[in-house]
Amino acid sequence: MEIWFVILVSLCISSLLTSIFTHFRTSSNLPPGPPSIPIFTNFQWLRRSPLQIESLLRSFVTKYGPVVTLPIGNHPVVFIADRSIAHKALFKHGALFADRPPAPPLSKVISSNQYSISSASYGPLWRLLRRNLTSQILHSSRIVFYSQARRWVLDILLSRLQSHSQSKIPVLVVENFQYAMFCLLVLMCFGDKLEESQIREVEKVERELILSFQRFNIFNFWPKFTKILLRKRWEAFLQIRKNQENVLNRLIEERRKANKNRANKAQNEEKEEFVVSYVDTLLDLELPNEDNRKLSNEEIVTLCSEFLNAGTDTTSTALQWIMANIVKNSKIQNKLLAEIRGVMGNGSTEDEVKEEDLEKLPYLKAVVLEGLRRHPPGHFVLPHAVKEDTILENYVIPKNGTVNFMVAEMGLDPKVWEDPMVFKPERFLKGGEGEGAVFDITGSKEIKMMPFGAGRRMCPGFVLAILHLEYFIANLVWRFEWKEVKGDEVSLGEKIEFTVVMEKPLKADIIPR
Ligand code: HEM
Repeated sequence: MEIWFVILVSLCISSLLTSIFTHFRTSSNLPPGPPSIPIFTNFQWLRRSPLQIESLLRSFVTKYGPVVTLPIGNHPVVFIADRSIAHKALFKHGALFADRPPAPPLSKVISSNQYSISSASYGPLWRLLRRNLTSQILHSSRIVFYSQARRWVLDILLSRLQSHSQSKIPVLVVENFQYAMFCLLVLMCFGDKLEESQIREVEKVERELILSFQRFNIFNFWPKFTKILLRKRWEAFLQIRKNQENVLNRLIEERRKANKNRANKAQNEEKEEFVVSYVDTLLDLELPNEDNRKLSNEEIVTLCSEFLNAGTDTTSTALQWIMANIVKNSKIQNKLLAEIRGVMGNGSTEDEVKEEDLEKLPYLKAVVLEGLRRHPPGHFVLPHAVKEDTILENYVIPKNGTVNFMVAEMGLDPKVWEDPMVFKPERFLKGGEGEGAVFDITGSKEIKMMPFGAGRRMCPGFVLAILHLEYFIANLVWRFEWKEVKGDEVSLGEKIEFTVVMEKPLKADIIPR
């Protein structure tokens, strides 16, 4: 008998026994869920997209209650649909629920074995990496340093839209939004204004990686077996990661060299204006728990890639959803424009709504929050895990499983939100159920919606993301009139990519004001 066949059969049997053993060991006190056949059902669930899982989960929640277990892949996944149970898990038992599961094979490769903020286990490494990002880049005193970059990217976006509007062809906006967000985050990450071709190159390798996940998902199930069986596909995945490393490594090395040259400049030589970039902070970072070693290039690639992906697709998706609602509802657009005019002055010929003006625009903030409530870019958070079996609502949350939260459902809860499906920014104004003074997006007192997650693992980029959304929306409405295309109206259907995007990408007629 061929040796490879013997290996394959042994791997199958051992994986089969592990799955059956895991199934029976953990099934007794788990939160309820639909009946399952070990292995077969696990595999079936793995093949479903998050949107399919979400739609089935809604019916399970009605049938089994707000905490449901599904056997997805090798482990049980517990889903929490209820806002107050989510609050209990993420705040009252915050430290217990702040862990991440061990990385499955795909994530292991792209996270350099969990050396990224989003994948690191809840512990000293996570704390170090997260503190570095929040204090060096995302702190409000640092965010202001990048206002020039925002202005630069706004000009790029506006001039692209301007040329579309001149051609009188309806503009397909998402491409432009994605590119604008990419420029901005690449600049914050690598520091210098790069050529369009370089930015495109980074965008290409990053998008290739995140969009390929569904295709390679199979390797998260019985990896020892699937990696042998689908060897070519596994190699294709490794090649995609290699392409990403090649492109990002080049930029990292250029920045390292530029920093050295800058440091070597004579004291009396005039120094050019310098803004710290994310990669600078990573090049300086030392790991105290690993003999103060520096991060390897591969780990820096991972962290830069996390920064780019976390901040671009999420924000450009939210931007598209919000603009879609603005295009669809001319009343909302007019109200927003009137508010901006009130701040800029009637008849103002100013070409930019400045960042310092944003805080005088409560309706703009309400539009952004309503967009994040009604169309959160992620309908779930990243998988959480508990370090030990933990009791929640009399159920066991198993340490060998993962926990997730139904973000989109929470934002549509009719107990909090009146007419939850309707896009109504007024609900975030005085007297509304999400009124600014009492509404807290961090959910620390009460979770009403959680587009950025909540608790210790909450998105550290939420202040930056809201700033980007407010700044770009204010300027897009200030500079252009947005109109639905006759015969090609806005449709709010969803589909899954890296985030939940518009099934039919937004098209609009835009007219310079
Ligand atoms: C509209 C834009 C954004 C949305 C909707 C969003 C949403 C989220 C969500 C839902 C999580 C997972 C929370 C959890 O697992 O409990 C997350 C995590 C994260 N986000 Fe964001 N995000 C956005 C923008 C950004 C930006 C601009 C950055 C940084 C530049 C960023 C960096 C991160 C990081 C590093 C994590 C991992 C946090 C951890 O595990 O400790 N995000 N984000």
